Amino acid sequence: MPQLPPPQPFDQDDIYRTLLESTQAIPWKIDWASQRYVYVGPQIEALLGWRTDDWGTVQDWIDRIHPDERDQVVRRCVELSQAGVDHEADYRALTADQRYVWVRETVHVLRNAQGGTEALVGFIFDIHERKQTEQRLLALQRELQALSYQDSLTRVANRRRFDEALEQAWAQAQATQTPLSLLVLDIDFFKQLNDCYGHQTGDQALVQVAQALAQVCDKCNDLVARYGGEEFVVLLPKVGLDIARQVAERFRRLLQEQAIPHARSPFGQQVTVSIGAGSLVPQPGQDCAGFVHAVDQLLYAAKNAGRNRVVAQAVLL
Ligand SMILES: Nc1nc2c(ncn2[C@@H]2O[C@H](COP(=O)(O)OP(=O)(O)OP(=O)(O)O)[C@@H](O)[C@H]2O)c(=O)[nH]1
Repeated sequence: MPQLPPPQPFDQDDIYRTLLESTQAIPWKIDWASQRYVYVGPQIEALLGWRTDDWGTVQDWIDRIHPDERDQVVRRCVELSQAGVDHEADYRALTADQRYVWVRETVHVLRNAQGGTEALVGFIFDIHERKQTEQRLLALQRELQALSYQDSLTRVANRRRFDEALEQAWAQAQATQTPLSLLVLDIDFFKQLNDCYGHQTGDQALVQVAQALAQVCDKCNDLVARYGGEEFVVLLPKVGLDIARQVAERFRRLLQEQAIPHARSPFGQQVTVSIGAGSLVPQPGQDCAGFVHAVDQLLYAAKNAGRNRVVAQAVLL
């Protein structure tokens, strides 16, 4: 039977070093008193391009953190290290060829016999792909949220966005006892416009009306929304009846200037709107659904009075 070779004496340090330097995580050690790197795993070169001897002092680490997160990361790491608390930090690290790569550092604090911080040891992980995926997902999420609040045809806010904005504005106006105004408007004889020119031209007219409305209501607090079909609403927080009426009339004039063709309209063969404009200071116990209903009634009053006009009134609930 062949003899097995006698077991070789092994150096434990060698084993640990081999293990440490063959992992994806990049180990390092900093002496706290001198603030110098006493060890950096050679894998650092593959990740960041810097050689191990490019890591002299803690300042090298600081200088290679992206300026956007540098102060915050350094302050937090120093505080926690001083307090002897293990921690981790994500940041973009500068590469030798001047790019930035997302990394995660996990830091373990080694203490001396007196309990003071003696050294820091830790690992650097490459989290670049994961971070980029996270950021893409976040951007996508924001985009989806914006889309879920937008009317897909006219690009103004949709009914859902309006309902939320109304709730907020209502609560604010109720709490501060400030006025709130609402315009509800509807294109006149829109059915005939569709019948005469076709649905696509009808759609185009809706887009033009929405754009004109957005142009008139350009204050940051105003909200233009498509309420449904050919009906739009404009929410005007902190606006009283006089201003609401002026906004409505300004919009009617702008639409007149734009002269969107409507051969079957008796009003100069162009698109016109009827507008209900209501205003109130919400009182305790009143609710916003009643307000919308009341302003909708003003719109119908404008329709019944002959169309192409504004009916503005203080709303009593
Ligand atoms: N092109 C187009 N038409 C729409 C859209 N939504 C609703 N409509 C049309 O809008 C028309 C609304 O007609 P009505 O409610 O009778 O109102 P109107 O013809 O404007 O009459 P008045 O409001 O009384 O002046 C209907 O023919 C709907 O088909 C849309 O997104 N695109």
